[in-house]
Amino acid sequence: MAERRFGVGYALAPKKQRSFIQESLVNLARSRGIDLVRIDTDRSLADQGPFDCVLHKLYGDDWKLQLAEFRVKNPNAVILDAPEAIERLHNRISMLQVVSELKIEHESNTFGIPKQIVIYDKQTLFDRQAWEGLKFPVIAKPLVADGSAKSHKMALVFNHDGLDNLKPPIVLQEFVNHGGVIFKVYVVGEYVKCVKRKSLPDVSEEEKLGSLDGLMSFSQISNLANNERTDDKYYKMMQLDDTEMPPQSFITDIARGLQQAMKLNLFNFDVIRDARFGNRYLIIDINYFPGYAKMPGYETLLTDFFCDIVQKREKDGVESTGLDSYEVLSCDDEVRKL
Ligand SMILES: O=P(O)(O)O[C@@H]1[C@@H](OP(=O)(O)O)[C@H](OP(=O)(O)O)[C@H](O)[C@H](OP(=O)(O)O)[C@H]1OP(=O)(O)O
Ligand SMILES: Nc1ncnc2c1ncn2[C@@H]1O[C@H](COP(=O)(O)OP(=O)(O)O)[C@@H](O)[C@H]1O
Ligand SMILES: [Mg+2]
Ligand SMILES: [Mg+2]
Repeated sequence: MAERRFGVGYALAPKKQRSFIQESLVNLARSRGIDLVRIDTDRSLADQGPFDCVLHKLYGDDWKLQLAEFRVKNPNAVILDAPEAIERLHNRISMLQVVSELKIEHESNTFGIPKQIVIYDKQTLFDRQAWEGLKFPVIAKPLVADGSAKSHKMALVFNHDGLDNLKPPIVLQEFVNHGGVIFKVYVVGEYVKCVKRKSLPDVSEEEKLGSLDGLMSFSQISNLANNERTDDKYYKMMQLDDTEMPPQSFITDIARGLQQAMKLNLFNFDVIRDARFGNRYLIIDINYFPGYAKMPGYETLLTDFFCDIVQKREKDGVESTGLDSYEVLSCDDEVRKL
C-alpha cells in the first residue's frame, strides 16, 4: 500500500517564512509523512490544497474571510489556530485578561500581571485621577499588538514629564524590577519549554528620582542578540547563568491553563520574577506563533506536533474531505510531552 502522506499548508509573512520554514524542518517533516506546502496568498486559499492542516500567522479581515471560506469547503482540516482565538492577543489588555481568570494553586509561588491602565486619548493621559494606584516608573506599550514594528515600540517613563511624547492608545504598566532577566515560555500543543533571555535592567531608587528626560524608548529588548541562541552559549554570553529558573511544574501549569482558556496551540508568554518577593511571577506579554526556530531542536518538536495533530484527526474518525490524495500514515506514534 502506498505510504499515506499529510499536507500542512503554511501562510506566513516573508520574514516569518524565512525563519520558520528551514530546510531542516521541511526534510524532517517530509521523512515522517508531512509535506509542508506554501500557501500562495495572492490566490484564494479555498482553491488551494488539499491540506490536512493550515498553519498561519497573517493579519486582517481578508485573511479571516479566506480561512472561513476554506473551513466551509474543508470542515475536516485543522486550522492552527482559529483566528477568533488569536485575535485576543492583538490587544495588550485582552491578552492579559485571561491570566487574571486562571485558577492555579502552587505551594510556594504566585502569579499575576503588573498593575496597568489603558489610555485612549491625550486628555486622560494627563488626568491624575486616571492614574490612581499606578506608580512611576511605568512602561508605555502600544495597545495594539499586530506584529508591526510600531506595536513593539515601548517607552520606560520615569515621571509626568515623560508623558508628553506618548501617543495613545497605549497601555501604561507598572515597571517591576526583575533582575534584568525574562523567562520566555514556548508552548507547542502539549509541549512547554522555558528559556531565559536578557531584559531591561532594574531601575534604582536614584534613577527613579533623577531621570532628566523622564522617558527612555526601546524595542524588542529580548531579541537584541540575533546570533545563534543555543542556550548554554547564549546564557554565558549574556551572563544569565546565575539566574534560577522558575519551577517547571509551576510554569507548565500556567501554560496548560492559558492554553485551555485561550484555545491556542502555538504561543509563548513572557514572565518576570518580581525582585521584591522572589516567589511572585508576573506575565507581561503573550505572543501568537513566536520565533520557535530559536529553540534548539525545534524541527523535532514541531514535526512531533504536526504528526500528533493529523493522527488525532484520523483517530477521531472525522470523515474525509477531498483529502484523498494523501494516503497511509507514516508518523511515529511517539509525541514528547512534559
Ligand atoms: O521573529 P522572531 O523569531 O524574533 O519572533 C518574534 C517573537 O520573539 P520571541 O520568540 O518571543 O523571542 C516576538 O515575541 P516578543 O513580542 O518580542 O515577546 C513576537 O512573537 C513576534 O511576533 P509579532 O511581531 O508580535 O507578530 C515574533 O516575530 P515573527 O517572527 O512572528 O514576525
Ligand atoms: N511590567 C514590566 N516590568 C518590567 N519590564 C517589562 C515590563 N513589561 C515589559 N517589560 C520589558 O519590556 C520588554 C518588551 O515588553 P513586552 O510587553 O514583552 O512587548 P513585546 O510584545 O514588544 O515583546 C519585555 O521583554 C521586558 O524586557
Ligand atoms: Mg515580549
Ligand atoms: Mg509581544
